[in-house]
Order: sequence, then C-alpha cells, then structure tokens
Amino acid sequence: MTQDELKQAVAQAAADHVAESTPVGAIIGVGTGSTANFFIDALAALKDRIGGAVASSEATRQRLAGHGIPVLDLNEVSRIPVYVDGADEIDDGLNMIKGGGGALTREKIVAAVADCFVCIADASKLVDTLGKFPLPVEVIPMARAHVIRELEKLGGLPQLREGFVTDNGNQIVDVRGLLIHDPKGLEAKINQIVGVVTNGLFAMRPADLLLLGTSEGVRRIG
Ligand SMILES: O=C[C@H](O)[C@H](O)[C@H](O)COP(=O)(O)O
Repeated sequence: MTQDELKQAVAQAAADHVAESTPVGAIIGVGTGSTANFFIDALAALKDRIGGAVASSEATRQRLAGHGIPVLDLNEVSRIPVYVDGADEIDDGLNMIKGGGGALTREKIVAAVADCFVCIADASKLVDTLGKFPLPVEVIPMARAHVIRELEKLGGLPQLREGFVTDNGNQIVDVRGLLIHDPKGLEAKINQIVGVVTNGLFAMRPADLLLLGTSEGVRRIG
C-alpha cells in the first residue's frame, strides 16, 4: 500500500469511530495536515449527522467549509467529544511531535478542550524515541533571537523556518538534534521560555487512541 492509501485507511477508521462513539449533533475537533485532510473528506459523509466542526487551522477551516460542514468558533463550543489529528512522530506512550505544518498552537488548544484525542498516522510515524523529526516551536517574532539562544542551551540546533508565518501571525523555530527521553519535562521547560507561544510536544496532553495504518490493516493502540 502507498503512504496515501495508509493515510486514507486510518482517516476512514477515524470517521467510523466518530460515527460509533459520538451522539448525533456532536461537534468534532479537526486537525491539520495531509492525514487530517483525508479525515475531513471522510467526515463529509457524516455532515448531516454531526453538529459541525472546530478547525485547528485556516486550511482546515477552508476544507471543511468546502464540503459544506459547518465550522464553529471554539469560543461558542463547550464540549468536543473527539478531536482527530495526525502527527509527525508518536511513541508507544502516545506522546507526539506535531507542527510540521505549523498548526501546533491551535491544535493544542482544540485538543485541550476535547474529551478524546484520536491520532491518525501511517506506520512511518511510530518511533521508539521522539526527536528525529525537528521539534517546532511557535515564537513571538520579537523574541525570536532570545528563544533561539535559550533552545541552544537545551542542547538543540534551532533554526528559523524561513518565510513562514503561522495563522496567529508568529514564527516557527524548528529544533533539530534532540533525543527526547522526557517529553513531558521538555514540553514544560520549552514553554517556560519567555516569547514561546507553545512547542510541538504533545505529552502533557497525549493522544488517547492511535489508529495506525499498516500494510496488515489499521492497528488500534490505546
Ligand atoms: O502542523 C501540522 C500538524 O501538526 C500535522 O498534524 C502534522 O504535521 C502531521 O501532518 P501530516 O499528516 O501531513 O504528516
């Protein structure tokens, strides 16, 4: 199977999970990226059953709207039973690195409101130790140089993502060369650097369920 076919299979499995596990009229949290895009396409078949969706990025908002799925502002929503999103890396404790597409902050906000985080990923994303994928950090532009110096002190090789602006008007610094043995501790430590909005470690709020696309079928972990 190709990587896209694996992504499509987990996206369909997530849409089936939404249909089975949420009440009619539920608001669904929707992530960002190529795997999440397959999920949005699968979710379109449920648009008369769900109450609408909360988007984790402008790109996702546009794709949902293109399918005629109502998109709600998070501030109008008190409960999201399920949030479905991809990941750049995930370990067997369901801690993740996210933000390859730069949407980490809004993703973390929607995930924080959701009762259940379902991660959808092809098998290449499952790793023993997080950190091979450069860790994205969203920074307030005027703090960029300060944050880069502080990230260097943590042992990483930070690099500005040139020409990229997040949906929040900020910049992304990608940190290479980290072997992350304590994802929760590092997530907290980086978030304490003044000028950091958030970083792409999702360890304080890991996924609850991983739907992993393999050539033998979709594996459920968690
Ligand atoms: O900012 C982007 C998100 O965190 C994505 O969920 C992540 O980068 C995975 O994207 P993809 O499904 O395209 O590999």
